[in-house]
Amino acid sequence: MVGTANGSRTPVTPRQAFSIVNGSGGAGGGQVDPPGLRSGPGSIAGSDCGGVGGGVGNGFEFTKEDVDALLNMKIRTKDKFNLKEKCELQMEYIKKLRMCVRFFQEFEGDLSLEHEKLIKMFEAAEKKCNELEMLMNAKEEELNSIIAELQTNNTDLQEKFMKEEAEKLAAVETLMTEKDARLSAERSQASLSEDLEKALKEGSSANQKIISLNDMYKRLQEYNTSLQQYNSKLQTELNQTSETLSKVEREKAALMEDLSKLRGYHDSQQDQLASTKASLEETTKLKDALANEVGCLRVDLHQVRDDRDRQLSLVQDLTAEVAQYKECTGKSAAELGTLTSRSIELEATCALQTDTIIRLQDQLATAEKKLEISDLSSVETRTGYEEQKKLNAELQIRLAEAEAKVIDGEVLRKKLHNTIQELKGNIRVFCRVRPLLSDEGAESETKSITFPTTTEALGRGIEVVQHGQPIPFMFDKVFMPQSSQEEVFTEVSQLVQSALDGYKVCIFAYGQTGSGKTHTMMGTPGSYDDKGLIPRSLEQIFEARQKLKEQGWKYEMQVSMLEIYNETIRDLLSSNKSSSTESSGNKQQYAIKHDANGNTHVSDLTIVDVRSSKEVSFLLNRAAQSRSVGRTQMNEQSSRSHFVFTLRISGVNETMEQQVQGILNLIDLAGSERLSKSGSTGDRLRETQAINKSLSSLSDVIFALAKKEEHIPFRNSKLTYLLQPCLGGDSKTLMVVNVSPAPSSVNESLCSLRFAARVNACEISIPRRQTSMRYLEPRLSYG
Ligand SMILES: Nc1ncnc2c1ncn2[C@@H]1O[C@H](COP(=O)(O)OP(=O)(O)OP(=O)(O)O)[C@@H](O)[C@H]1O
Repeated sequence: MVGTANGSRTPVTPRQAFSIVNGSGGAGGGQVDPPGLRSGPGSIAGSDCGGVGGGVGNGFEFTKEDVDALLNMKIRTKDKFNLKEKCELQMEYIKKLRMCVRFFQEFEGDLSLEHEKLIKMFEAAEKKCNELEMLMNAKEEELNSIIAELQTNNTDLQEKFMKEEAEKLAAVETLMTEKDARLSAERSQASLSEDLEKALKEGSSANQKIISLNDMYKRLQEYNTSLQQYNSKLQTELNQTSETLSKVEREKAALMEDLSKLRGYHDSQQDQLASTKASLEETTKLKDALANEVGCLRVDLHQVRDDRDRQLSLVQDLTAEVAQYKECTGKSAAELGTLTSRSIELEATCALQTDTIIRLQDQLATAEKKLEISDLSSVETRTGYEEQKKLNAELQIRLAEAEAKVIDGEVLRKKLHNTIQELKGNIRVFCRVRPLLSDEGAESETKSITFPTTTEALGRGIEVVQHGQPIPFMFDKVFMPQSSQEEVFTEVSQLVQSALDGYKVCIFAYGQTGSGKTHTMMGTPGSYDDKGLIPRSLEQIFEARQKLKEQGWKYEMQVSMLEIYNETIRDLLSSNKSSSTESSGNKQQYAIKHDANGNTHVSDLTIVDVRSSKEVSFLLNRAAQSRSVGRTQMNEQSSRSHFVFTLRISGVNETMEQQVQGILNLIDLAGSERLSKSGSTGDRLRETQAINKSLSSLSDVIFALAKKEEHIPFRNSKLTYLLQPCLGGDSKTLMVVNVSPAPSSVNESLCSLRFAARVNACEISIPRRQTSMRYLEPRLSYG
């Protein structure tokens, strides 16, 4: 059955149309009942596309199934032979087919309309689509860039993510470990809780302890404050002691003055004492002579007295005899006469003797008076002598005290000197300006070197005047042109002395050619006052050795002398005249080696045992004759090599069971000079170049030390390698920078002083004394 359209123009697509036609229920037998055909619902009519249903005027709609059913439909009649019925049915069928065809024709028209519409719509849509595509492209590009950005963001984020992941993993691990830790912490917390309980218990006991400790702390604080007070007291005492020390220093100076005065007084007193002793001796002699005389007189007197007594007894006898004769009157007158004359004789003798006695008594009295006077003068002289003796003893005591104080002061000074040297820890630098030489006299109108007179710079400052501008320098000591050799030596004598105490000492003279290095180190040969540091040092050492002998020290000394000429070592004490590394052709000869103790050895170098300064002087003269000396424009007698004098000192004190090993290196460096100024050519030029090379190596070493560089180029020259222990080691080193006052040498003087200033700022290690308990190596090291 075909349903009718309700007239509404509901748009329907063929599909829709087909779908709404249900093939439900077949037509009953014997009827033209196109299976599935039914009237379309009103819903198929009308659409945005123009409405297919609208175009189908018959009001029927056919779906595919309807068409199929219509086409497959078989016309059956109840009566096969009822043609009319059959014809009717076929007519109806045809009608339906026609309806169907019409429907599809209308539908097709609708469809083509719709197709056009759709084409238009499609074109519009395509246009829109193109626009949209362009937009989309733009959007795509935008999106691509966003995507790229996002991708980078993504990679960043991925990286971050990875990182985060790694962190997360790490955090997870940490978490796990923390968990473990937490677990263990919980476990430990549990045990800690137990411990806590215990600790609480202990705490209470500890609290008690704390209380007691607090008490103790308070007491300790009190003790501490008392200690602090004591400390501040000690500090003030220390300050006082320092003041006392400086006072003692001042007193020492005063004492030294007193001592010298006392020495003078003592000498005069000694003279007086000697004269008093002489006069006392004379008086004693006179007294003895007088006593002898008195003794003789006494003997004479005694004799005379005896004679007188004898004569008196004789007189008495004779008087008695005379009385007997007078009684006996019978005796002859002659006998009487003789008796009388005898008696007169005897009386005369007696009177004579009485006179003699009186005279003798007078003489005795005067002699006794003389003796008394002489006794008195003798007593006076004796008391004078005693007083003198007493005064002398007092003076001796005072002298001994003063000397002890001086010795103490000396010990203290030595100690302070060493302490200062150790604290300073650097190479000390003295500067010496030589006087203008006679041939430089014309240049003296303009002064190129001046000496500041401010308190701070007095004796330590020097100024080089260049283009009218003074350039100041400060050193440990500055010697002016008029300074004597003795003054220079006085300043270095302590340093020399410390070689005997077991230190390594190195003194070297540096300066331009003709600035006075050799004069400073060696002095003028044959002149006593102009002796240089080397002979003076040796004299002092041998004198001190003699004094130290009294304290039980026995010293052995060994000397070696070498020169470094054109980077070649020459043994100046060798009997072989051509002894040098170069001439011998033996590379092993005069090889410099340092051992683990910082001692230097030069192989095959002649080492001579010496016992007196005279022996050393002899060796020095021998060495001087072997030295390489030449004439340059700057100096008549210029040292063309570095001269190294070494004295090895080995001391043993049996009683103190001590031994010391000191080294004294005294070095006269070759002159630094500019090639242009030296006027060198040929061999001299080669010498000058070698000298300059080794001196520049020396400055390289010093600068490297000053900068505290890791590598110090000691091996760059023989000189620096030889001096390694003095420059970088633990020796006491002094550099004397010699300067010429000639205005033509201003530039050289500036160079030397600048170098010296750098040296002065260069810190080396603290000097170390080489002492030990016995016994020594038989041969000592070089330095
Ligand atoms: N302090 C001084 N007093 C007097 N004369 C001096 C003084 N210093 C140096 N002279 C004299 O100056 C001259 C040069 O001195 P000296 O030979 O010592 O110099 P130098 O620096 O050793 O030279 P070179 O490096 O060429 O060997 C000598 O004639 C010396 O006598």
